[in-house]
Amino acid sequence: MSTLTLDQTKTIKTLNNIADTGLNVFNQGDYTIDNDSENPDAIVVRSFNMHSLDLNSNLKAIARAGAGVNNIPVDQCTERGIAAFNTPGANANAVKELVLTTLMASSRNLFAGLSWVKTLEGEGDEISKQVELGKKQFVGKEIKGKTLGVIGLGAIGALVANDALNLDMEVIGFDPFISVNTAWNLSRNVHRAMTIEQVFAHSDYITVHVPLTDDTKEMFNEKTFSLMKPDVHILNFSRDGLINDQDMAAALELGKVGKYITDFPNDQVLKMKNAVPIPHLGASTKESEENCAIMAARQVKEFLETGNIKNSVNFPNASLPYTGKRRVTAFHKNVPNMVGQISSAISNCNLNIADMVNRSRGDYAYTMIDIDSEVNGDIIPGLEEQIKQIEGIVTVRTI
Ligand SMILES: NC(=O)c1ccc[n+]([C@@H]2O[C@H](COP(=O)([O-])OP(=O)(O)OC[C@H]3O[C@@H](n4cnc5c(N)ncnc54)[C@H](O)[C@@H]3O)[C@@H](O)[C@H]2O)c1
Ligand SMILES: O=C(O)CC[C@@H](O)C(=O)O
Repeated sequence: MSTLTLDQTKTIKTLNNIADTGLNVFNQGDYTIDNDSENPDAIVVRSFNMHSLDLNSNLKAIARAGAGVNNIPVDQCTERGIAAFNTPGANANAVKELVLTTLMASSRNLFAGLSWVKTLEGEGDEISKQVELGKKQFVGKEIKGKTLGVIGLGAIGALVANDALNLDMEVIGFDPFISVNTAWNLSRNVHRAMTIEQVFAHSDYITVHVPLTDDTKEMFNEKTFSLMKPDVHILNFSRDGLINDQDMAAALELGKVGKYITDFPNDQVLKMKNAVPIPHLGASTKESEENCAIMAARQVKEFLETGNIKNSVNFPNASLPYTGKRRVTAFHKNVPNMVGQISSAISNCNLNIADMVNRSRGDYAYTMIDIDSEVNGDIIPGLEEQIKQIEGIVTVRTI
C-alpha cells in the first residue's frame, strides 16, 4: 500500500557521495534527489560535518551512511524532533580488513620500507646492492604469539578480535557495554579484560573501536601510555579525538609507542615520528559504501513512509504493521499521560483507533497510532493542530 498520499514528492539531499545503489532505493516519482535543496525532507550524509549547518524547517530525518555520528548535531535533532539514523555494522568488514592489513604491514615496517625503496629510483644496477644493505633498517616483528588488545567489542572490534585469533595472536578485549548480539558472536578464546588498564598492561598491539564521546575523548594520553608495554603499536580507526596528539607525539619520540597507525591524519600526526597516517580509508570499499548507502536509504524511506524506526541514534526503535487508514506519529517528551492526551485528540475528531505503539528513549518517546475511520481527503481537519497544542509534543505527522 502506498502511504505517500498526504505529501507531495519528498526531497532527499546528500552531503557526501552516496552510492547510487542506495539512492536508487528512493523511487523516482515519489522522491527527488536534490543536493541544492534548501528545505529537504531528509539528508543522507557520510563524514560531512553538520554541526555548523542550519537544520531546515521541513527536515524529518538525517541518515549517516556509516557508524560514527559525531558529525551530526544529534542533541539538536532530538530537540527539533528530527530522527537521526546510522547503519550499524554495514562497513565493519571493510574496517576490519584494513585494521588487519595495517597491523601486519606496519609490524613489518612495510610502509617505511616502501618509501625508502622509492628513493633508489635511477640508481640502476646499484639498486639490488642498496636493497640488501638497506633492508636491515626495516626488520620487523611477527604478530604470531603477540597480544592484541581490542578496546570496544562492537561490530568492528568483534570481527577484528575473532580474526586476530585465527592469525595466532592472543586477544584481550574490553567493552563494559558489550551488546548481547556481539557477545554471542565473539570467540570464547578472546580474554575478557575487566578494566581498560588490563588491556594497556598486557598488549603488544592495541586497536580501538569505540565511538568518540565525552567519556572516550583523549582516552590515549600521557597517563595511559605510561601503563602500556614499551614499543606498543596503537591502531586508531575510530576517531582522531580519542588521542591526545601532543602526548602521542612525545610517546613516539621516546619509543614508548612504537607505531601509531591512524585513519585520521592532521598536521600534528603528519609530523609524528613512526606514525602511519591513512586518508580515512577504513570504510572505503565498493561493498561497504553500497551496504551503508542502501541501509541508510531504506531506513529513511521506511520512516518517511510509515513512521517506523530502525537504527535511530536518538529516537526509540518502533515498528507497527500498517493496519489503519491513516497513521498519526508523534515525537514527544517522555512524561505521563501523553498517549492519553493524543488518543483524546483523535476521539475529539470522531476517529477510531485501530492500533498503536508507544516507545520511550530517555527523556523522549514516540507514539504511532493507526486510525480506523474513513477519512475524506488527505488531511484530517484540525487533528495535527490539536495534538501540537499538547504540552511536551515536539513533532506530529499524519501519514
Ligand atoms: N575509519 C572508518 O572509516 C570507520 C568506519 C566505521 C566506524 N568507524 C568508527 O569506529 C567506531 C566503532 O564502530 P563500530 O561499527 O564497531 O561501532 P559499534 O557501535 O558497533 O561498537 C562500538 C563499541 O564500543 C563500545 N564502547 C563504548 N564506549 C566504550 C568504552 N568507554 N570502552 C570500551 N568500549 C566502549 C560499545 O559498547 C560498542 O560495543 C565508530 O563509532 C566510528 O567512530 C570508523
Ligand atoms: O564514510 C566514510 O568513508 C567513513 C565512515 C566512518 O568514519 C564511519 O564512522 O562509519
